[in-house]
Amino acid sequence: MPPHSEEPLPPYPNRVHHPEHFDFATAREVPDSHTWADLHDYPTAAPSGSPSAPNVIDLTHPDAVNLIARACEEWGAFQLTGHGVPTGLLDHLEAQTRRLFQLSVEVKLKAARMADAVSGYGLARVNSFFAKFMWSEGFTISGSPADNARKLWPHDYRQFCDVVEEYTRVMKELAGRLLHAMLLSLGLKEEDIDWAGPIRDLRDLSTVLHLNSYPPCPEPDRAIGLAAHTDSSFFTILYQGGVNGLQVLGRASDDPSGPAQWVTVPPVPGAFVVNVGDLMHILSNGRFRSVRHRAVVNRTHHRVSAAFFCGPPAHVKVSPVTKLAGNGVGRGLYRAVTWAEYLSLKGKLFNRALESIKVSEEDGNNTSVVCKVV
Ligand SMILES: C=C1C[C@]23C[C@@]1(O)CC[C@H]2[C@@]12CCC[C@@](C)(C(=O)O1)[C@H]2[C@@H]3C(=O)O
Ligand SMILES: O=C(O)CCC(=O)C(=O)O
Ligand SMILES: [Fe+2]
Repeated sequence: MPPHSEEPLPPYPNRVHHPEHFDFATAREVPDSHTWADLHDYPTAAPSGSPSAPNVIDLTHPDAVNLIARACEEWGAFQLTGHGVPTGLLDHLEAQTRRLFQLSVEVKLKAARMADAVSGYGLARVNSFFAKFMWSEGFTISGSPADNARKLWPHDYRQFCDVVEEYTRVMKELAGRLLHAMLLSLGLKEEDIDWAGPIRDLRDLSTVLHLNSYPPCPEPDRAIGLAAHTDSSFFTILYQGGVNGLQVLGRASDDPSGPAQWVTVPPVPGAFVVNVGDLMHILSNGRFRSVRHRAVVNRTHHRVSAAFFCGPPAHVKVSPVTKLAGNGVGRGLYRAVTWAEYLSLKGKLFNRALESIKVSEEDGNNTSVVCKVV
């Protein structure tokens, strides 16, 4: 199946929207339906305190490959500059994202994500695993944005589509470069990278764009924008605009066996945050960690973000790279999966999905050069 066709990936179970009567704009307090009791599972590091946040890495830096390796091992995340994506395009995407979420709920629900679909408006899929609602809304775009955009703006959907299409084109290019850099940073050589053909096929990554909206919240300590999770992708390239909210679970660099803490990733103008996802965790045999992260809300600012999920082409199975399995661990720790298979598991098991594909020592050789075509 071509990587860009509509809905190549399976959906999670869907809870499409908040209770009918709930309206973020008029809420003066956080209702019980949105109150989270367990937000302090780990301490939250003071923004200026230890541990410091994931590094900012310039992709054009001569040592970028090594810097990426260290960041993916230590944090499973880094901030990226020198990526070449024009600031104007980021501004346009942010403006279109705000325009979308400012529509009334009635209009947005015209493009509601259907139970069997990936694309459309609704709650973050992870919501189906929790009893409480998150303080956010989302809009997912897999393939062409036109059908859903037409439902939102019947006479003026082109401006949204033009921006999203240009953003997707530019980000796919960047995703290919990033994947190449990550494979090199894992110590693989060009000739090890047998990616269903020559390395230029890396541009065929499957991608999904997911827009998040976190309205201002009257009691930010009682609500969560997006609950703690790891992404399923190889990696996610997140644009978080200028408003604080993203936190990653990390440990101080000078005390790697110390306690885990929620660490704020402060917005850096023009930078992306790159999060290692579960499929890269599998590919690297656990050397690059898929990072647990969450989004918190604030009292005054409407925060939006755009997460660009990058995974393998639909027909490719990801398994630990032989060369890396031999290195330290001694064997491949995970069985091979396609992105679609993995998303189905995540939709059933959520945070236990990665654990569920762990193989025991007796299970034999489950490694491949990089990825297998099935
Ligand atoms: C490709 C995808 C990754 C994602 C599920 C999805 O089909 C589209 C939305 C993605 C997202 C965004 C918010 C967090 C997340 C866990 C979720 O609930 O929906 C991720 C999913 C993921 O990475 O598994
Ligand atoms: O908005 C954010 O900072 C995080 C978004 C995110 O984690 C996601 O969309 O998967
Ligand atoms: Fe995420």
